[in-house]
Amino acid sequence: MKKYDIIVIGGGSGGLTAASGAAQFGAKTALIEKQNSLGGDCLHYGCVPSKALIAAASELHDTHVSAKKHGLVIDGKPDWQKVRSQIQKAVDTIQEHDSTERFQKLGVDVIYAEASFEDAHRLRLSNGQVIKGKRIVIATGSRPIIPEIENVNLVDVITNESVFYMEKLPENIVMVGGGAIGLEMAQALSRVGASVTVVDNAPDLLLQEDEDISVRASREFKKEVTIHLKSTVKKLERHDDGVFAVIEGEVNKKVKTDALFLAVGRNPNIDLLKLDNAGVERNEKAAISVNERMQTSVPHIYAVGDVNGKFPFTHGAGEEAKVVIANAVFGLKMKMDYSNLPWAFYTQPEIFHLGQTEKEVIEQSGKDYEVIKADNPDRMIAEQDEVSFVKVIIDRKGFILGAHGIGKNASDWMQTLVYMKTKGHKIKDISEVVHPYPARTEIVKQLADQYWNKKLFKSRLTGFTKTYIKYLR
Ligand SMILES: Cc1cc2nc3c(=O)[nH]c(=O)nc-3n(C[C@H](O)[C@H](O)[C@H](O)COP(=O)(O)OP(=O)(O)OC[C@H]3O[C@@H](n4cnc5c(N)ncnc54)[C@H](O)[C@@H]3O)c2cc1C
Ligand SMILES: NC(=O)c1ccc[n+]([C@@H]2O[C@H](COP(=O)([O-])OP(=O)(O)OC[C@H]3O[C@@H](n4cnc5c(N)ncnc54)[C@H](O)[C@@H]3O)[C@@H](O)[C@H]2O)c1
Repeated sequence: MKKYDIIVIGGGSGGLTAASGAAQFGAKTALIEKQNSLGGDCLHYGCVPSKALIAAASELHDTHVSAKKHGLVIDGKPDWQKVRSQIQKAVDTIQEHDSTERFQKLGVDVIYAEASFEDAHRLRLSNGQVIKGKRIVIATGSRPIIPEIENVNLVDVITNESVFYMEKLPENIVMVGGGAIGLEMAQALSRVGASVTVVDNAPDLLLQEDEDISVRASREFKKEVTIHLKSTVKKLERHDDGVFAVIEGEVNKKVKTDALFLAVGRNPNIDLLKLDNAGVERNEKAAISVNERMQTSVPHIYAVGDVNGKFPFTHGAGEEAKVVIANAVFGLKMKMDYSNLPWAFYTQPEIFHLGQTEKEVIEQSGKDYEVIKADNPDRMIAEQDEVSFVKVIIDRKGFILGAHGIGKNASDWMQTLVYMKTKGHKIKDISEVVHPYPARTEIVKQLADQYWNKKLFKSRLTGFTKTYIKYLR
């Protein structure tokens, strides 16, 4: 039986970081992946193909909008096969970075097989092998939840696993779920030529965002996509003129559809692992329970990424894997800190989120905080962008508690605030940094200037300077 210092199950965002880090620090490492290539959801069914589709969709949308503005009429629909090849090209290029050979060169034993626990140290692989690990990292990701919908098979059922590889773009799509996947994909698919209706059972979109952002975002999305809230799709019905999705809830109607896109959340991939053989516990959401050191209920078994359900983003999985390397390879007691991890949704406008929302601040710290908001700096005005907006919530001393932004490329220009929060800077510090006029990041500086000016002109210093100027000869 082969023995390893570390065995990593799952070759996606979390597993690749854990395996490459462990091997480079000298641990004898095996990486087990059940598909026939590395990269996981992010590369094959998530971040990469979705951003490639969004890029194609945005180019098409912007072309249409500017042509119309200048009196040019563009007719016809985009060629889905061409859009698809742009997506495939992006995946193939990044796949080279995640190649088997690259990880082998780093010293990782890459094994393509499905893994399950024989006991707390031994794994049985679908190729018949049994291997033993001193430490084991579970990084098996998640998959889409499939809700019960009567007669669902009357149309094509799409999830994030099939959408990027569809032969044909359906004419009418009903999207069940208007969360991160639902909104990014609904807008992109409608921009490449489908007619999309989003149905979500929540009272509002983007409930996890600060209200100032979600209100603005909802307003923008509703301009492009039909959205029905507090409702769900109960069943499909075949009529003479096609198949209809029966929507029930606050909205009760039937919408003609050729495909149902299911995006109602994720289930952790634990079913194949036989966790009970190792004694690894799950929480009420069926995700693997972990402590701050990313240890499961069995201390030498760790879990990172979507499978623990804590922060289901690629960079979250990567950060958790770094904590595991420190603890499992070096025997440290490092804790995972989520407070400086941002996320962004790549809709147009983009949505950016860091730290607490104003509602969360009130719930946790009462009224002892300040809000600064900024919109409409010169660059946005020049580009007729009326949406871009930033809101920062600070404590009494000026330290950032939360930062929320919306606008074109917000994921880029809001990043300054992540640096500041992570490094413990006060909001005024950015006033001292020169930004080239009129860069988009100026909106962040404008916000800091606003705060600083208010502090300055309210202070006793202003009284002194007034007196000084009065007597100045
Ligand atoms: C449409 C979409 C868009 C997204 N966009 C973004 C984005 O823009 N930015 C962002 O940060 N996040 C994004 N995400 C989220 C991101 O993809 C995930 O958070 C990330 O992939 C999680 O990484 P992971 O390592 O936990 O799991 P994965 O990357 O899914 O890797 C898990 C791997 O484990 C393998 N596996 C499972 N079970 C076994 C087993 N028993 N034996 C062996 N191997 C097994 C799987 O085959 C898979 O390769 C997106 C997700 C989706 C669905
Ligand atoms: N840009 C990014 O980083 C990005 C993009 C896409 C996905 N992701 C990740 O993927 C995860 C999963 O995304 P998701 O969109 O599947 O989940 P989600 O939790 O973001 O959204 C699910 C939505 O479905 C709705 N819903 C649930 N059950 C329903 C039902 N029966 N009928 C109608 N609506 C229902 C919910 O109200 C919610 O709005 C996200 O949490 C995020 O971490 C990230």
